[in-house]
Amino acid sequence: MLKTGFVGWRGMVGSVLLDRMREENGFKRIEPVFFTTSQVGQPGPNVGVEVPPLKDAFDLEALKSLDVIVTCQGGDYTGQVYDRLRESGWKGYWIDAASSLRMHDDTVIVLDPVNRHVIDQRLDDGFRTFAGGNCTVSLMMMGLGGLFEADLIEWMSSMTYQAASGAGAQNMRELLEQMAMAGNAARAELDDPASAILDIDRKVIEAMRGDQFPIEQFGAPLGGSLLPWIDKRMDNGQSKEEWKGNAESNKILGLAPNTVPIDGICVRVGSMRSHAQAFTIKLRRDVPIDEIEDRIARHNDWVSVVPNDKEATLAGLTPAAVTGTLGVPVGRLRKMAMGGEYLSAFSVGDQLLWGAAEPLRRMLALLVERH
Ligand SMILES: NC(=O)C1=CN([C@@H]2O[C@H](COP(=O)(O)OP(=O)(O)OC[C@H]3O[C@@H](n4cnc5c(N)ncnc54)[C@H](OP(=O)(O)O)[C@@H]3O)[C@@H](O)[C@H]2O)C=CC1
Ligand SMILES: N[C@@H](CC(=O)OP(=O)(O)O)C(=O)O
Repeated sequence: MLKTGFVGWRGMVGSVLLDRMREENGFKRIEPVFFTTSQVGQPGPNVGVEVPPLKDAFDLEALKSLDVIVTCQGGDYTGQVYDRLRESGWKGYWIDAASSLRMHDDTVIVLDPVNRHVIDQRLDDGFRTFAGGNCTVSLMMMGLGGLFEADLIEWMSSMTYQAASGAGAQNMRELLEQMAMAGNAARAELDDPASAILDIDRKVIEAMRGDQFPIEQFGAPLGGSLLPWIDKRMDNGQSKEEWKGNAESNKILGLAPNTVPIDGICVRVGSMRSHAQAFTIKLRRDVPIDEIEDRIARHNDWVSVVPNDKEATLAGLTPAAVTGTLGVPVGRLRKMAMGGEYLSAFSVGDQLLWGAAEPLRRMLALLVERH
C-alpha cells in the first residue's frame, strides 16, 4: 500500500478532499499519514482506518519516508518544502492543489477525464509531480471537453463569474457579513411594504460605501456589487487568473502554448462556492448545434447539457443548483449573430470539487491502481 502523507487536509480544499476520499473508500487502499503546520502530536482525523498522531509538515525526514504527498496547504508551503525534498533525493509522487508548480516542465496538470492520455504518458516517462489546475480552467475543460477532444475550437473567450470560495474561507465569511450589513441597513424600509425602493437603494449604497462595511478580505464591497479583477497583474494587462486560462488549458491538453488561444475577463461575484463562465467560442467549422450538444454531453460522466430555455436554465444552470455536486452543466448553447462558426455557452461548477479537490483525489486513485 502506498504510504501517503496529507498536508493541508484541515483547510477548505483539504476538507472537501477528505470527504470525497471517505465517500469513495479511498483511505482503505492506502496507508494514510496526516501532517500539520500547527497541531503536531494531536490526533489525526477520523477516516475509517487507524492513523498516527499528526506529524510536523516541515519534518523532511518524515516526509521522505512517504511514497506520495498530497498537499492542499498552499503555494507558500510548497515553496518552503518541495525543492528541498527533491534535492534530498526523494523520488515519491507529489500531488499539489497550489498553482506554484503547475507550469514547471516536470509537472503534469491533472484532470483525468480530459487528459488521461497525457497523464498516462507522463507517468510512463517517469514524471512524479502532479498539480490540480486552476479551478476556472478545470471547470471549463470538464464542460467543454467534448469540443476540445474533437479539436473543434479555434479560439475562445471566457468571461467568468467566480465565487467567493476561490479567494478562501475568510472571504466567504466576509461576503455573508457584507450581505447581512447591506440588508440590515434598510431593515426598517424592507419591513414596510409601502417604503420607496429608492430610499432602500440609497441606504444600502451608503452602507456599502461607509467605513463600517467589512472589506478587509476583498478590498471592496462584493455583496451587492462585483469585482472585475482576480489575482495579480501581468505585464500585458491581463490579471493572472486570466493568464492561467490560456497557459494551463493548453498545457492540460499537452499542446504547445497558445495552440488554442483563450482569453477573457475574470470577475468575482457574490456566489458562495460555484464558479460560472460565459463562453464565446470560434469553431473551426460550422458544426450543427445537435452535434455540438451530443459531443459535449457524451464527453464525461459529470457534464450535462441544459436545454436553452429559461425554465431549464434557472432550474439547473446556477450556482445555487450546482453547489455541493460533481455535476458540470453546460447550457445557453446557440449559434451567435456573428455566424455559424460562433457558439455561445455557459457553464457552472463547484470550484472546491472538480475545481480543486476531485482531480487530486483521482490522481491518487490512479497511482494506487498502477501500484
Ligand atoms: N480555495 C480555493 O478555491 C482553491 C485553493 N487552492 C489551493 O489550496 C490552498 C489552500 O486553500 P484553502 O483550502 O482555501 O486554505 P485554508 O485557508 O482553508 O486552509 C489552509 C490551512 O490553514 C490552516 N488553518 C489554520 N486555521 C484553520 C482553521 N480554523 N480551519 C482550517 N484550517 C486552518 C490549516 O493548516 P494546519 O492544519 O497545518 O494548521 C489548513 O490546512 C490555496 O492556498 C491554494 O494554493 C487550489 C484551488 C482552489
Ligand atoms: N484563483 C481562484 C482560486 C485558486 O486558488 O486558484 P489557483 O489554484 O489557480 O491559485 C479564484 O480566486 O477563484
